[in-house]
Amino acid sequence: MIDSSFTIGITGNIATGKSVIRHMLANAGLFGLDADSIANRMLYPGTQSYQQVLDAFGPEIKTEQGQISNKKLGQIVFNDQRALEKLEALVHPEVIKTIFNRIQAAGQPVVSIEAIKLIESGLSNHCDKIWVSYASFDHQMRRLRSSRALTDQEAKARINSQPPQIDKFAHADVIINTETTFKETWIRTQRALNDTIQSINDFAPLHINISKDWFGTSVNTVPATQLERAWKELTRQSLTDLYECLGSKMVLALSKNEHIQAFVLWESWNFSGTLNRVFPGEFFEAQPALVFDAFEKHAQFHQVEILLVAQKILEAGEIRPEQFAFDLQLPAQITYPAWQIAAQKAVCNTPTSIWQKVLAQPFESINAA
Ligand SMILES: CC(C)(COP(=O)(O)OP(=O)(O)OC[C@H]1O[C@@H](n2cnc3c(N)ncnc32)[C@H](O)[C@@H]1O)[C@@H](O)C(=O)NCCC(=O)NCCS
Ligand SMILES: Nc1ncnc2c1ncn2[C@@H]1O[C@H](COP(=O)(O)OP(=O)(O)OP(=O)(O)O)[C@@H](O)[C@H]1O
Repeated sequence: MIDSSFTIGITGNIATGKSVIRHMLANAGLFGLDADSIANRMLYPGTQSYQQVLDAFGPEIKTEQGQISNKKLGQIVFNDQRALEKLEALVHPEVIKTIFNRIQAAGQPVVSIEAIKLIESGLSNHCDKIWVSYASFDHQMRRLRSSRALTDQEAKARINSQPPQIDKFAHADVIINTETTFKETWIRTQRALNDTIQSINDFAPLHINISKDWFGTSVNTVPATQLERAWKELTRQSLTDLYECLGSKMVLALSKNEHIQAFVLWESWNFSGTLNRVFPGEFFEAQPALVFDAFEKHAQFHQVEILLVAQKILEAGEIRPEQFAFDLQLPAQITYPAWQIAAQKAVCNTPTSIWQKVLAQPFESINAA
């Protein structure tokens, strides 16, 4: 237990599917944290670890703007086990403290934490269940080559720098093989979740009241056949897309009269929320207030600090986010690094303005102050 939350710890080696499983649990209504994102925030100027890491690794890991360069630091620590251990010793205590604080703030009966070093950092001692993702070396290599654009040599070095996957199995309550389809990974994740929550009395599916008639729910609250039918009708996309989305995006079903009428898809990254698609497009045109409200409430549940909407998402151009308290800004003007990176990704790194709405100040900098 962390605070009074039943905690599922997700771990596994690189590219074995941890993040996909965390997203799938989030789409089943669970609040979840990614230790990697939190660790990254610990390196931003102003935090306690920032100065300690600079003292330990020297000013040559700084960028011209005075930030710690992940790339430079990564080149050092991923090629030197002792250096990685030194970095972890500085960062992990702060990461664990933040995870505890965030879980306490969320106040949810069941939560998940994804961490590559769940066991080694001691976090697993606070988890009620440990889930381990698995994919073979060949799958890891293929995934790193395609989605991370690493060379064979780089991918091999990353994989081989981690302990064998079998070491993690010894700690696992659940092992999820992710080598087949996204649908199969979804089914395995839901099955393991159902087994896990059977004993938890106060677990209730996510239900967001938006207005008198409308509510948002997590997609696992409707039977699979009904969900698949609604997806095909409303999105005109394939079922493969549905299950891939469930592993990479937040998918909120908007319902009225017990029927799904729309899907709001957004990307959750490092406590930012970027609106991705609304299906059907005409629904967004007709009911922008409802969509923005649902997006904000769902994002708040996940402790999102900034909402982002790129102009290209606004379909026919009739939707005016300023009416819903969004401001237009250039990504470069956003000063908090994680928010700026998310905004840059949302506009595909073009120097275009983006709509933003700040919901909360970064938790880590508040705690560091
Ligand atoms: C070295 C850093 C700065 C590199 O940052 P960068 O943004 O380039 O990479 P990112 O954090 O996204 O990690 C890339 C991949 O490396 C692997 N990785 C990250 N941290 C570790 C680690 N401590 N041990 C082994 N592998 C790791 C993961 O598979 C991850 O997907 C960063 O990874 C870091 O600070 N790591 C140490 C903190 C840590 O232990 N994080 C994990 C928390 S459980
Ligand atoms: N059936 C599947 N289930 C899960 N992932 C799959 C599946 N098929 C393909 N993949 C791909 O495998 C990759 C798994 O990546 P993911 O980011 O979840 O791994 P990870 O363990 O979190 O890696 P890292 O340690 O680098 O953060 C993704 O690129 C995903 O698209």
